[in-house]
Order: sequence, then C-alpha cells, then structure tokens
Amino acid sequence: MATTTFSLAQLAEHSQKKDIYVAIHNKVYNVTSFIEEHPGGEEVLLDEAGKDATEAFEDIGHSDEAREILEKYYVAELDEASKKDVKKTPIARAPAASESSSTGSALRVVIPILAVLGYLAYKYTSAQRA
Ligand code: HEM
Repeated sequence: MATTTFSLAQLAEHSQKKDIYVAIHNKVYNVTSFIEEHPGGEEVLLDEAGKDATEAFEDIGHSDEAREILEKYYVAELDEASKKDVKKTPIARAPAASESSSTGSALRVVIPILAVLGYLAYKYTSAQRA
C-alpha cells in the first residue's frame, strides 16, 4: 500500500466540525466521528482542527488507551517538507561584523604610517638641532 502524505496546507482544509483532521507526531488522523465521544470535549478538538495538534495532545498527557483510539483514525503521514517550509524564517545578517573588520584593517595600515612619520619628524628635528 502506497503511503499517502498530507501537507500542512491540505491538513488545513479539514477544519470544519463535519470534517476534522489533526496531525499528531507527523501522522494525520480523521477524527470527525470521534469528536462527540472525546472525553475532553468537542471544543478542544475543534480548536486544533486542521492543525498539528501534537503539543496540545501531549500537554494533556493522554493515556495509552487514547493513543490506541488514535490508530483507528489514521489516514496519512504529514509531509515533513511542508512543515519545514512554514518554520523557515530568514536570518538577519549583522553587517557590523564586516564593518568592524574593515575598520580594523584600516587601522593596521594607518598606525605604522604614523609611526614612520613620527620617527622621520623626530629625526628631522634632531638633525636641525645638531
Ligand atoms: C485527536 C486525537 C485525540 C484523542 C484520540 C483523544 C482521546 C482522549 C481520551 C481517550 C481521553 C480520556 C483520558 C485518556 O485516556 O487519556 C481524553 C481526554 C482529554 N483530552 Fe483528548 N484526545 C485527542 C485529542 C485531544 C486534543 C488535541 C486535546 C487538546 C487540548 C485534548 C484534550 C483532552 C483533555 C483536556 C482531556 C481530559 C478530559 C478530562 O479528564 O476531563 N485531546 N482524550
């Protein structure tokens, strides 16, 4: 049997009371027929409808029995790639690093020049005195 995969976008299409899918630990479950039986109530499941409900599910500390019930409603694997796309945020690069290194290299050139000029000035003035 070929494995069906669901993206987060596909999962989000099933968020109505008459059509509820949730993802828990990267597996997608159709819990439409379960919501009326849920000991925790319909409301909490409706809040997680069409989403990755792993955190909500684990925060409650569901029993092994709850996990077994879940297996009956399995429909597909959650597409890992679609998850990563959502989480990917551009990292702002700090320009300060390159700026400070160029300031550093400028100083490395200027300081020896000043030292040579100082030495020559000293030599010149002492030659005048002699
Ligand atoms: C979608 C799959 C879910 C299944 C199969 C499921 C199943 C169950 C079961 C069997 C119980 C009874 C206690 C236990 O055996 O642990 C329970 C309780 C509970 N569930 Fe879920 N649950 C699901 C999702 C959720 C989600 C997403 C939430 C979100 C917060 C939630 C919140 C609760 C709460 C608060 C209780 C405690 C009810 C009480 O003790 O008064 N459940 N659930």
